[in-house]
Amino acid sequence: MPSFASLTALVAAVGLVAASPVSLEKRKAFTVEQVEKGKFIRNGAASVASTYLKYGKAVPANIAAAAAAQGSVAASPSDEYDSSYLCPVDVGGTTMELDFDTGSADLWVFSSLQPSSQTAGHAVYQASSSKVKSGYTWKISYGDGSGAAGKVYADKVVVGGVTATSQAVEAATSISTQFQQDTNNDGLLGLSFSSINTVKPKAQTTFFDTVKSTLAKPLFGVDLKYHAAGTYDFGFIDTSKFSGAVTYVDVDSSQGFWGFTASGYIVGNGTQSSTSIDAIADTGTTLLYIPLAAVKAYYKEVSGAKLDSTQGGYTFPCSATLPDWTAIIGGTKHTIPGKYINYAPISDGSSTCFGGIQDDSDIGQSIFGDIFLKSQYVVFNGASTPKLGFAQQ
Ligand SMILES: O=C(c1ccc(-c2ccco2)nc1O)N(Cc1ccccn1)C1CC1
Repeated sequence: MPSFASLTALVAAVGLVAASPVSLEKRKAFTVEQVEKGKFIRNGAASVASTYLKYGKAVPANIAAAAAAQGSVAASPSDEYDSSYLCPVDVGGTTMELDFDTGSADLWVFSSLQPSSQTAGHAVYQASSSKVKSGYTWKISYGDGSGAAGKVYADKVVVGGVTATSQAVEAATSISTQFQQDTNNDGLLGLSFSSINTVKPKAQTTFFDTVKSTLAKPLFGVDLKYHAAGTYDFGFIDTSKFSGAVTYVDVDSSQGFWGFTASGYIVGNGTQSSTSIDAIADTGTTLLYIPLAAVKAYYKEVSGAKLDSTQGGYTFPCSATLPDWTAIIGGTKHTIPGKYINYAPISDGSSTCFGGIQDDSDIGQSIFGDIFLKSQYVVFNGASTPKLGFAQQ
């Protein structure tokens, strides 16, 4: 039987309300609620909700709502070709249309720090000195040669009702011409791993990593669509958005990306090619970039297709019939309908179209961008061992 002193110390140690010694003496036993290591409750509402449940009581709606956050936001094509998808985000009280990018880790926005010539037609984040993270800067360059740089603020960011009360908001002071010309896009919201966030002197967390612990489940579901608005679901999987099972595969996050391996592919109704394709799932990349051998095998089945160095990739007559393309992931088939692989005319009004499947040789890795992702419901599971899940839409 522990001594009175040790019991008192134990009570103090676990932070229970210290009963007066007499009452402690009277209480023959008391409960110290234990939670599994690493599963401690991270928010008050969740704690209160668990107590209601513990005593078999219904959890009031307001408490349940606050306990485990979840929410959805629309992802709308930026143009008629699905070049990118934009989502409305409340950044410090201003609604901004952001490109959610699982291939990068910075949340950066057009801002009042830029010359007004660069921000015409855009929503602009009002950078206020009271919110600045003094001495912090950021600078990012993307694979297509675009880039941006600026200063860092801490502000409230709300996505589909899920709130990050103090999110690193990277306000642009300068942006590349590609971003200046894209008048639909007010910035990027990175959803890769925070390890590649570019803020100095101290890397910041992505929106997802900032809110993860408050979410019902540490994941987000991505439902991009062909020539239509889809959604990003935070904290839950919306099973109404896909048919069949979700196939999960391991993630290699060593480069900061959602890396995975496909074990092969099928062109149309042909035979399966069993070859490992190391790729990343990147919502911020428009096209599907795969090894040259697989690209050649695909366009061999498309009449009039050719590698056009002037255009920088494979093109074909816009009237061509395109075969489906199937990736084997986790032993199951995940198919892009052929029509999704016609990206866009090479120029407005042209009858020559640019292929949605292109060569990854200059990139150094395969990239499963929107051309593939829009055929699936994709689960980005950020648990301690991350996973990627794919389900045919
Ligand atoms: O655009 C990027 C990209 C994204 C983030 C970063 C970065 C640097 C530092 C932190 O993040 N660097 C990139 O380059 N792609 C797609 C890509 C790469 C090359 C050619 C075409 N597309 C990254 C996901 C692979």
